[in-house]
Amino acid sequence: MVEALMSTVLETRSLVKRFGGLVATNEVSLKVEKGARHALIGPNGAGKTTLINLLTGVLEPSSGSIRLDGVDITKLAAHKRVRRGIVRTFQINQLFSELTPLTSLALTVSAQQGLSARWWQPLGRNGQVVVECERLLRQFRLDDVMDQKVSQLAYGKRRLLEIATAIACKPRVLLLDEPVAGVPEGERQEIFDTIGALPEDVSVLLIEHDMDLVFNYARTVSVLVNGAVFAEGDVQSISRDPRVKAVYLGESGGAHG
Ligand SMILES: Nc1ncnc2c1ncn2[C@@H]1O[C@H](COP(=O)(O)OP(=O)(O)OP(=O)(O)O)[C@@H](O)[C@H]1O
Repeated sequence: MVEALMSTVLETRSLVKRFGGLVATNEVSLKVEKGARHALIGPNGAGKTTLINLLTGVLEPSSGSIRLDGVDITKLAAHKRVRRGIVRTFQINQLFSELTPLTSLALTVSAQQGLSARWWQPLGRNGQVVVECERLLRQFRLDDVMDQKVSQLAYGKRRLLEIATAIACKPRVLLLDEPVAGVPEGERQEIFDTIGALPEDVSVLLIEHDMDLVFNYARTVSVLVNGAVFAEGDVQSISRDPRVKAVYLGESGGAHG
């Protein structure tokens, strides 16, 4: 029992979020285990984004609680949650379009290493920052475009930079928000591969409509419908569950947004 408790990194208990009369999150109790590859799926409007906003502290729940390593963080400010290790992928519109992947990552890595006050110093000045940036650029296949402006990067590369930026924050729990949404077919494999190679000790909660990615990557799947957890289990049982097929997967394999 104690062991089971200790292996849970992030947990919600009876989490509720109401927008006026609408219950967007309905008594959600979810456990993200250490090293999880956990997918959150559900039809459009099921409440996935709302749940992520509750986990990251962008929204305050109407009731219920959120725990990180057993500590109640329900009232903790968003930036403090990032410092404690809950990081979501940065959205493309949060990347600086005039910067390059190298400078974007250097800023994040400098901040992470407590050097943001010296951001104006030449990038090469701090060896640790350089080494970490090189590692991230390689890991996320951005080394060949590291000097191009973000605004000129292929869409898939920008998505890789979002994930690299999140990893630069050294997350314990990474919330991956639709990493392949809008990415052209030919650029998807690179993202699948890099996500597949994320460090095992980072617990991942993946919100995704792309069932290829969900069923190839996730080990655990939670299905949200109308704000509530409708089904939960390992990837095999969820992919075969006739109720899940009926509400979400459908005959053609997806009610994708
Ligand atoms: N700020 C808000 N004010 C009022 N209603 C909201 C707000 N945010 C979300 N909702 C409503 O809450 C419900 C859940 O929305 P949410 O965006 O969380 O779903 P989702 O599963 O992320 O959908 P999608 O897959 O389309 O992104 C929807 O009915 C939505 O209209």
